[in-house]
Amino acid sequence: MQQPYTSPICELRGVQMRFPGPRGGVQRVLEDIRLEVRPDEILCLIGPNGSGKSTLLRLLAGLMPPTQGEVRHHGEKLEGLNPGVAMVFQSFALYPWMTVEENVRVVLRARDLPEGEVRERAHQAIRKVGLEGFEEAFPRELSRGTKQRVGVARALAVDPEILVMDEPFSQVDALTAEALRAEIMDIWADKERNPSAIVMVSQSIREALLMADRVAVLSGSPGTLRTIVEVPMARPRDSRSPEFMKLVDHLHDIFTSAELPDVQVTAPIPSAAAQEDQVEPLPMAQSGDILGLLEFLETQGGTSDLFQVASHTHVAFEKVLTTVKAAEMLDLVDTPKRAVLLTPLGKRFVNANMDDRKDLWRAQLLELRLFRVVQEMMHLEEGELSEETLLQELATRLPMEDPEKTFETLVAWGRFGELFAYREERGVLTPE
Ligand SMILES: Nc1ncnc2c1ncn2[C@@H]1O[C@H](COP(=O)(O)OP(=O)(O)OP(=O)(O)O)[C@@H](O)[C@H]1O
Repeated sequence: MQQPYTSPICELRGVQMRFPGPRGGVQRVLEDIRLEVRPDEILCLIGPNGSGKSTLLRLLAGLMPPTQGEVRHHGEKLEGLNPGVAMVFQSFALYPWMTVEENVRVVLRARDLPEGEVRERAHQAIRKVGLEGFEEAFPRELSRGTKQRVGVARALAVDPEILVMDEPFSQVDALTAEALRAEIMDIWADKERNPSAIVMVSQSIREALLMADRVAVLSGSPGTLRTIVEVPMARPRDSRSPEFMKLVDHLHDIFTSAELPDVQVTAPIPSAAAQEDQVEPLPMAQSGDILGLLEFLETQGGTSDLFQVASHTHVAFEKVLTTVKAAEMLDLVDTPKRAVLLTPLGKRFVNANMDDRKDLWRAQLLELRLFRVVQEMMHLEEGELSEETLLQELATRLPMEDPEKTFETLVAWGRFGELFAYREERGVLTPE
């Protein structure tokens, strides 16, 4: 039986994480994270791609130390692996050459337990997730949902205080996900046994609200903890209840105001010369997706809501967000509060023929400093700008971004607007 806890199981205190950037420099991934994991809770992390959610889980598990700050386990600073944590990965992470039972046993053997206990614990864990009869099967013979059950059994076998799961249901179909969610909540609800707490990353606000006691919202890059929303509803929860829908709305508002702020926060204000030299990072959106968004908005009378766009177009929310950011950068949409609406220019664009669309697109690209810099460089290099030179320039001007991804987006946008062509065989950009 577990001891009653009077304090957090784990705490992240002022945690910062930096990685070496892809071309030298430093990538800031997490900034000043303060978060505790409490006994008997389910804590969900949500946030856009790249906001450092998986990194935060790995820090909590002690798979790597933070660059600054500390992770504590029952008040003790963590050195190495967190003894209270077991992790379930999105990609199952099973050994293909081992049977289900061997996959569970392997983590127990690593703990130097006597053989009898290894067998007993493995059987218990396999039973808990309903895998009896599958002990001798190999991962290749299993459905994705069953593979994830093995992942959960393996984590449960070590009797962790905290079960940490990184988007555990994103690789399985919706019905299986629903069933797995319910089973894991049942296992957690048994207060006599571990896991005491669950910490999981979710891509879905609905899922987070169905499961969590608290939802931690991360934003931006580097990831900061935007806010923590308490979910005071009893379980099981009804996602159609007014209380639930109110919380969905509340989280949508937080998410939107963080990712598409109505007032851009750019402090401190740079000098006029520095401003002139500053280039904005490009959201990695395809021109085709931006056109799709504009066309969808037109069918909705020119305005929609960020979350409606995602649900109507069946495009993942993260991708919609990137596309909307890109369209806003080009002044084709505006995003007051949660709405996404066509600007007058966006309306003209969507109603124009393809030639006029390209002209408008090109004019908008030239409003962006980055594209003007590329044009100037092309001019200085007498009409042939090598990929290598441009990548170096991008790495210097946008040290937090991956220059290769920026290059790809830049080329795709430039090609669509017929601003320049990219000669792949020679690795050079030339004017159209
Ligand atoms: N070991 C590493 N070395 C270098 N960079 C890393 C490493 N791990 C993560 N990163 C970078 O840190 C950033 C945040 O990654 P992370 O996977 O934590 O974000 P996330 O919010 O979980 O994103 P997603 O929702 O896409 O999974 C990314 O830009 C990633 O490339």
